[in-house]
Amino acid sequence: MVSLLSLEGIGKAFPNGTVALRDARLSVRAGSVHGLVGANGAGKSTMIKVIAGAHAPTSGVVRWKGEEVSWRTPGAARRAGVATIMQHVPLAPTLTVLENVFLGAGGPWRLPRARRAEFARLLERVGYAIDPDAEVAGLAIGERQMVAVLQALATGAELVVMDEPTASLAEGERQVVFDVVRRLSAQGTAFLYVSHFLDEVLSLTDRVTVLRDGTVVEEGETAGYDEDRLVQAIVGRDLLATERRGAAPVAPDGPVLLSVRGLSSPAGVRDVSFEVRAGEVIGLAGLLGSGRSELLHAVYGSDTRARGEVLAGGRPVRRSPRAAVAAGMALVPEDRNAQGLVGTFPIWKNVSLPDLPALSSGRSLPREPAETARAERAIADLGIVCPGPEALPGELSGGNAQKVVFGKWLYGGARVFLLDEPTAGVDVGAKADILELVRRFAAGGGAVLVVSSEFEELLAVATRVLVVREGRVVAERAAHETSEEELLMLANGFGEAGFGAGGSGEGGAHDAA
Ligand SMILES: Nc1ncnc2c1ncn2[C@@H]1O[C@H](COP(=O)(O)OP(=O)(O)OP(=O)(O)O)[C@@H](O)[C@H]1O
Repeated sequence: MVSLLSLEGIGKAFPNGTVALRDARLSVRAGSVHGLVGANGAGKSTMIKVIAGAHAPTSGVVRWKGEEVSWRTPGAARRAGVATIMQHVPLAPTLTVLENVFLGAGGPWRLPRARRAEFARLLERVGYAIDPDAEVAGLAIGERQMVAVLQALATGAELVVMDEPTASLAEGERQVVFDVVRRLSAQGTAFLYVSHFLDEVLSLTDRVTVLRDGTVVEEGETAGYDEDRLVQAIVGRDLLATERRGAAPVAPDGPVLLSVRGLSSPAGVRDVSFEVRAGEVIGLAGLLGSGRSELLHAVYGSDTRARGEVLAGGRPVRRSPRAAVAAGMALVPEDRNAQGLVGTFPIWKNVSLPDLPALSSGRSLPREPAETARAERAIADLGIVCPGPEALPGELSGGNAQKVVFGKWLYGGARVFLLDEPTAGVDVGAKADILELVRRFAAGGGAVLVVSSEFEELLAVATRVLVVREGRVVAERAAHETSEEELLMLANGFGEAGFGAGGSGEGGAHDAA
């Protein structure tokens, strides 16, 4: 059977000497859903960029329907029938859904009436509804993802490449993406599906390719894999289920390190009160738009409009990030691309950025050896794949850049950690490492407040979970006494009264100070 797309002996070396792909192969059949998995830095994005015409391979052959091709631009790949949906969907925010979908499509769709008719046909094909005249800026992330899918289809794509399409989506939105992939593949569109969510890869794909250190280590029918085998292929060793999930820790009775009293903000936080003790990890469970990230920013003081009290170690903290840092708090934001790293600084400088005073002796300039040592520790602890502390963020894979941001805060003097989606975009091995570091940080006397869309992860790392809905804490559970299902129900607004009254044994919905 001729493959729709095949890569043979593909190599890719970057100017800095990094070899991202060596002798890599891939074969995607027409109408199939093909999974591509691998650890952070394994070469997935590089492979996608070669397919999309964004990177020229250093060696090897790309074939499209059996013919050798050399797409030198993304436009060339698109015209041939390959549409690539990258993680940070580059839609035009000020244009409408309709305008975005036909952006660059040309042909008969230049005429408004033909466009609307075609748009209706596309919606029917994917089984989805969206207002064509809505401005893209006002859409939720999941809806934008769908606009990108429609855009791909409007170009007549026979192969749609999706790079972590569900990374920032809530459960319901994920289902929409899965449904569309299933439906379109049944109609003959092929997909190359890249994800760190192995359950998605297992349930959605027909075949799977595993990349490790730039080489394909396995390729086969997905049906022949289970999660353990896939994890082993990805990380190259057995990663025990307990390592991945951890044992649910028990609530400690250390001193209160963080108190939040009556916190509200126009950003969507409403009268929230709770306390975090030394040794505790508190999970904030909520759906996208529930106000969970806004709550972290209100606690940290980066949302200056917030009202209410935040106390660190019993002392009130002024409402500013600077005051929060001085009080021993650190926030690792979700949007690490925008807020995380300085592109022109090497890793070592980025890692020590928040904490320069501690690393400098007296008034002299920061001492480089101490900084380099810290970066080397971060690289080792977090398994950051890079040439060394001198590497620039732009030379790292997405997941490894995330780990650098995490490392930035981990080795400072913070006692209270506010983490927003700490493992988004990182691979299974690194996820286990990061969760273990969070547990260790708490065991060492720190306090942690963590937001994650993956409730399983919250249960693995948290002592208690607060369920956030419409800006309020609507329920509280001891982690070992609840389940993903219950948290999902509570986050969706079901059973608040029924569960809240006596389910956890800790009583009531709030842990008011
Ligand atoms: N522009 C670049 N210059 C130098 N090295 C690069 C560049 N882009 C990527 N690399 C390196 O190539 C290797 C593969 O990176 P790639 O982004 O393909 O990994 P990935 O599998 O997509 O990882 P992730 O899961 O973290 O997104 C990494 O070692 C990375 O540091």
